[in-house]
Amino acid sequence: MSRIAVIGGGAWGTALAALEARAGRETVLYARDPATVADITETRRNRRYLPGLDLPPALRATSDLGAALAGAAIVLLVTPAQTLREILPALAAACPAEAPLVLCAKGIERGTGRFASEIAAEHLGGARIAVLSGPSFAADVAAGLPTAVTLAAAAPDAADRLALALSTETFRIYASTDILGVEAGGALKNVLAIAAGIVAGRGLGASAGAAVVTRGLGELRRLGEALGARPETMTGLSGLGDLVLTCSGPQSRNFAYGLALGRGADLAGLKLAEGVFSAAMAADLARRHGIDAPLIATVAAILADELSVDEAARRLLSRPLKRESD
Ligand SMILES: NC(=O)C1=CN([C@@H]2O[C@H](COP(=O)(O)OP(=O)(O)OC[C@H]3O[C@@H](n4cnc5c(N)ncnc54)[C@H](O)[C@@H]3O)[C@@H](O)[C@H]2O)C=CC1
Ligand SMILES: O=C(CO)COP(=O)(O)O
Repeated sequence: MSRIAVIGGGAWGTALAALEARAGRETVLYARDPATVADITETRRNRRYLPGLDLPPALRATSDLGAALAGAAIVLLVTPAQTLREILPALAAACPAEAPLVLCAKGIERGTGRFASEIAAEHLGGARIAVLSGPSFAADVAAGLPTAVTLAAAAPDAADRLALALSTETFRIYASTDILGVEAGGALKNVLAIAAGIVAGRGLGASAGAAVVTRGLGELRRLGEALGARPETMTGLSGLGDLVLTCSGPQSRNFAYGLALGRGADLAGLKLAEGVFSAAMAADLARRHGIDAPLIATVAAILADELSVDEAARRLLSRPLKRESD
């Protein structure tokens, strides 16, 4: 039987590991924190990162990276985007030579503006790299609720094989070869979800929320395509699909972050919101590619404390009128 190694014991890693173990696939979850491993092993729960959800008895957890990777046929890397450069050297050294690496983080590296596949390619051959993204809250997936996502790899056969190997009765994976498109959608929607949360938190109304999603899709599409993404990817599950989900309410941590910002509430103690780390890089990529992305630029400016929420709204509304297609 082929073993799946899931690297990262947070909400998403635990949900994916639980899903695969429940589908009868031998699965081992690596969590850096021994307390998380002890919790999973002793209580069949991950109370810190995925509270309230029972994990299958067959799921094994370890804080030994080498042991998790030994004999793995497929490796899922599920730590946050900003940790990839730190974890990849050790992972590449211990990863079985033929095992594909499926990147599951949604973000852009601070400082370099790189996506996960670009960082991973510095350590592993590009042929082994795949990305998984799309509308999928960890709690939904762990609870066995129906979910559809996209998995991209450079070779169509590799993408098809991985989609088949990881899909379950409730988790439906569509194969793609547009790695950068899938990554761009996942990273940019997080920034736009912060904008949607700000709108809700400031009480600007459901109409403004719909405008953010729609004009945000335009930014996601224009910037994604400028980076090399295919148009259909940007309007697929990992683009439009995940934008809609993440802008839909406070179950999204990025939306919840924006909500707190819009309310002027305390931001300390909020859960991981990848868009906070990606916003400045997304704005920078847009500038460098000559793409008009006012929402992304505004989120970046608010997060950098360069602009208040009220001033941001005033400036967005007072821009010169334009054609909808521009
Ligand atoms: N939670 C969700 O619903 C979904 C999350 N994602 C993406 O998955 C990625 C991970 O998110 P979550 O698991 O939700 O975050 P989380 O905050 O729940 O967990 C992050 C985990 O990474 C671990 N970690 C951090 N640095 C590490 C390092 N250097 N080495 C090993 N482990 C390290 C932490 O200990 C923690 O277990 C993010 O990029 C997120 O955008 C994608 C789809 C759904
Ligand atoms: O990526 C996600 C759903 O597809 C999770 O979004 P948040 O990180 O905003 O909770």
